Amino acid sequence: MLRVTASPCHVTCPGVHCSFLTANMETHVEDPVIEEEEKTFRDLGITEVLCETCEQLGWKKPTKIQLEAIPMALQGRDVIGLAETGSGKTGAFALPILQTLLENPQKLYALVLTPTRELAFQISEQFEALGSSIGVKSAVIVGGIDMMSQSLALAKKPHVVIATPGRLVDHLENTKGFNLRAIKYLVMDEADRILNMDFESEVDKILKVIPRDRKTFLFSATMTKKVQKLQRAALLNPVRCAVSSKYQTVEKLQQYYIFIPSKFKDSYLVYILNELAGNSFMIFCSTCNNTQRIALLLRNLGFTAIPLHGQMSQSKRLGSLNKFKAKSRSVLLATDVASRGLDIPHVDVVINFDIPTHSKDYIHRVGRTARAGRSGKAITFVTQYDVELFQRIEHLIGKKLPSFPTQEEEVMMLNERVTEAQRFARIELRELGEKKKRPRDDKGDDTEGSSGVRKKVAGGKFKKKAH
Ligand SMILES: Nc1ncnc2c1ncn2[C@@H]1O[C@H](COP(=O)(O)OP(=O)(O)OP(=O)(O)O)[C@@H](O)[C@H]1O
Repeated sequence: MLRVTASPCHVTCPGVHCSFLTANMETHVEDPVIEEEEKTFRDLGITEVLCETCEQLGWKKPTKIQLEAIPMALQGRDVIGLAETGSGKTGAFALPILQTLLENPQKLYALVLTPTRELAFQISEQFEALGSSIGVKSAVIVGGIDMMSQSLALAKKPHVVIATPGRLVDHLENTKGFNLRAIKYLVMDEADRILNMDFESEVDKILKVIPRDRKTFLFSATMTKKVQKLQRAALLNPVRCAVSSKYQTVEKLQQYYIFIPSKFKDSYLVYILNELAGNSFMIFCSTCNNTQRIALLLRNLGFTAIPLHGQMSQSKRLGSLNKFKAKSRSVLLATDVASRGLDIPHVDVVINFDIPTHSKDYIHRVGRTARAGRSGKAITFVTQYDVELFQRIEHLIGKKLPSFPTQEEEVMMLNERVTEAQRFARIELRELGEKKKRPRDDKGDDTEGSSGVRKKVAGGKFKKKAH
C-alpha cells in the first residue's frame, strides 16, 4: 500500500488537501498483497448486521474499491474514490454511511448528489437494500416528478436524500421547513460530472447551505484533474482511494471499433444486431432525435427496441428502463443520460452508434456492460468524421482497439429493407412531433403506441431476431 504524507494544498481553501494538485496527498492504490484479497467486510470494520445484509445480497467479500475506501471512511476521512465501472463504488460509500448512521441515528443524515434521475432511483434502491435490516429510509428528489409528493417525502425526514442538483435547489428554496443544516455526509456520485459546468450554480447553492464540518465523498470511474473543480467540493484532508492509476476499462470487456461510411451506419447497426442476436444491447446516440429515430427504425424491422432520452417524460423514461431491465425489450437506445452509473447486469453489448464527443463518456458508456466481474462487448462506430475523436479515446484508455469483423456484402444486402424502414421511421417521427404539439397529448415521447406503419416494411421480421 502506497502512502504519501498529506500536506495542505494552498490554493484557495486553506486546509484543503488534494493529491491531484500537489501529489502530496495520502493516496491508496491497489494493494497487491494477497491478504488484502482475503479480507471480509468484518475485517474492514463493518458491523455484524450490515455484514449479514451483504451476504444476503450475495456480496461474499469486498471489491477492491470497497477494501480501500471503507476503512478510510470509517476513520472519518473525506474520500476521493476512483475505480472502474461496475466495481461496487455505491457500496463503498453507502456502507460507511449506514454504519455511522446506526451508531448515531439521525434524520436527514446524508445527501447523495447524482447527475441523472435514473441513477438517483438506483442508488436509493441500494441504500434501502443495504439498510433493510436497520430500517433506513431514503427519499429521491429529482426533476420531472411532482414537487408536492417530494415535499411530503421530505417532511417525513428520511435518513438519506438522493437528489439531482436542480430539483434539490428547488426544494431548498421553496419547500417550507426543509433544510439540510444537520447533514453529516455529502456524496457526489459521478463526481466529475457533478462538478462540471452544467451543475455549477446548483452545486454552489447546495454547498452554501450544508454544514462545513460534514464528511465529503467523491466517487467516479473518471475524475477531473482541474484544481478549481475539486476545490469546489470543499474537501477536508481527503484521502484518494484509487484501484488503478490510469483510466481503465474492465478486463473482461472486449472492445472493438468498426470503420464505416457515415451513410451506411443504420445498415451496419442492423447487421450487428443480427450477427449478435440473442444478446441484450445498449446503443448510444448523440441526440434525442437520433435515439428516437433508430428506435422506430429498429422496431419497423422487428427488433424489440425502446428509447431513453431527456425529451421523454420521467414516467416514460422509467417505463423504458424498467422494460429493458425486465428483459421484455432487448435493445435500449439512449443518449448519455444513461451512460453513467446504471447497473443493468444483463447488458451484453454496448454499441456507440454515435461516437462520444468527450472521451471520458466512452469509459462510462462501455461500462454499462461487463459489470461486477461479468464479460461484455463494446463496439464503436467510427465514420470518416470521427477519426480524431476515436484516436483520443484510444489514447485515454491506453490501448489500440481491434476492428470488429464484418462482411460488407451482407451489410449491403440489408440496405434496401433498411432504407424502407428509414422512410417509415421518418413518417412516424413526424407524426410524433405533431402529437407533441397537441395539448394534453402525452404520447409524443414514446413510440410504442404510435402509428402502425412498421408492419408495412417488406419481409416483416428478420430471420435472426435480436431478442
Ligand atoms: N462486494 C460485492 N460483491 C459482489 N457484488 C457487488 C459487491 N459490491 C457491489 N456489487 C454489485 O456490483 C454491481 C456494480 O456496483 P455499482 O453499481 O456500485 O458499480 P459502480 O462502481 O458504481 O459503477 P459505475 O462506475 O458504472 O457507476 C452492483 O450490481 C452491485 O450490487
